[in-house]
Amino acid sequence: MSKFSDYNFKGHKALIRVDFNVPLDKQTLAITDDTRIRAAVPTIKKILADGGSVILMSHLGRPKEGPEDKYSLKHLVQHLTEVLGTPVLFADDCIGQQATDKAAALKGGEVLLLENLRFYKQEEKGDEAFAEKLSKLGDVYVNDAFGTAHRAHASTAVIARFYPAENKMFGLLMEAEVSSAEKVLHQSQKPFTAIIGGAKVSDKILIIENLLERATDIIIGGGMAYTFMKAQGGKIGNSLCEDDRLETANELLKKADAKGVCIHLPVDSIIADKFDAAANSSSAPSDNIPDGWMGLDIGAMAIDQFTNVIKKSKTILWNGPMGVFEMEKFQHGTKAIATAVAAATEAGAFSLVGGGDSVAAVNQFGYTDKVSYVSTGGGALLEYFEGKVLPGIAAISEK
Ligand SMILES: Nc1ncnc2c1ncn2[C@@H]1O[C@H](COP(=O)(O)OP(=O)(O)O)[C@@H](O)[C@H]1O
Ligand SMILES: O=C(OP(=O)(O)O)[C@H](O)COP(=O)(O)O
Repeated sequence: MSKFSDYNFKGHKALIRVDFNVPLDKQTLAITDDTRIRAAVPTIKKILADGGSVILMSHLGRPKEGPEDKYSLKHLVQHLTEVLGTPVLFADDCIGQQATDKAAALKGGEVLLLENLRFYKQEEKGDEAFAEKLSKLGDVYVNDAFGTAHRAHASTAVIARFYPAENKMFGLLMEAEVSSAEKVLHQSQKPFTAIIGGAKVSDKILIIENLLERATDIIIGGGMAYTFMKAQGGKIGNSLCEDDRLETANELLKKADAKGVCIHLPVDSIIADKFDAAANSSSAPSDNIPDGWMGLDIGAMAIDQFTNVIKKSKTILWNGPMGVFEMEKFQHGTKAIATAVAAATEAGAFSLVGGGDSVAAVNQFGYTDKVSYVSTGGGALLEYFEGKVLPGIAAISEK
């Protein structure tokens, strides 16, 4: 592999895998947090400044089958144009004739954004033929998608096979993220508290097990909490739950107990009668939520409970909001936890917050400068902490 900053891109077409999986407003499809876009700008600008051209490829959301307007990357074009200060061309397919022609016609200093890679099921399957088609679009491959580096997909891992060692490399964001994660991995002081929330329950519940090796306390909030509540015999109404992970949750609680790691589940929740900003809301014990209601935020007692743990921590790793912070009624828990993390940081703790939505929340509440490090990776960061070489990293660095 080559080193990005030493490479002269003049005359080259760089195909960059970025993670532009940014949160969008469900109604207007406007970008609600552009951290991941801004984070990729230094890499793009260096290539353009050298006189190279840039082809950007990313996924957005988790489309189920084929193209869906709400997951189209065309919604990012205008904002990306503004952020880069240069026009961004768009190909409404990531492979095929139009993408090929537009990529071929690019001149030095020009930028092309491809349509969502996940409109093809071959992307997530890591299909070789699909990866090869993508690889034909650029003569240099740059992986700058730290947030997706834990996925062994066609554009993040398999594609690297189609480039000689000297023409594949990590971008500046990937380099910076890895070096920050390394710092935490080797310098984490105890007590080490991991705060896990959000909605990607089946993905992240498996990662929690590995955190048992490192953390002294694990706080579980957000949509993640209810699978644990149900596993312990609690009533969770219509709350988010992965029924095929109930056993995993129970085993995890047992393993934590055996290792002396404290798992903190929210004692109470703010509940709603529907998943809607205008829903009726109330509070209830998290293990006794009435039928027809769902837990959409942690409650007041849980905030106190979690704040006390955070206060005594020296290292804090946070991924996943404590509630549906996009809706005003259910943002209080996430805001309170952000406040607690900021206070612990001010008192000397090292805090690392990662993940598309977690970073959006921290930005929204004005705490970005009050935590030690903000990462564009959520699941990727957690898997990095497992000590694994992430597929997106291995594909470039290993021969
Ligand atoms: N109790 C809950 N029920 C349903 N969704 C939730 C709940 N708590 C948080 N969420 C949702 O989780 C999403 C973020 O989850 P996730 O993608 O795992 O985080 P990140 O992007 O930070 O890694 C947010 O959109 C938020 O609304
Ligand atoms: O948003 C992402 O991860 P995150 O929710 O852990 O921050 C990445 O873009 C990966 O997306 P994926 O979890 O659909 O593969």
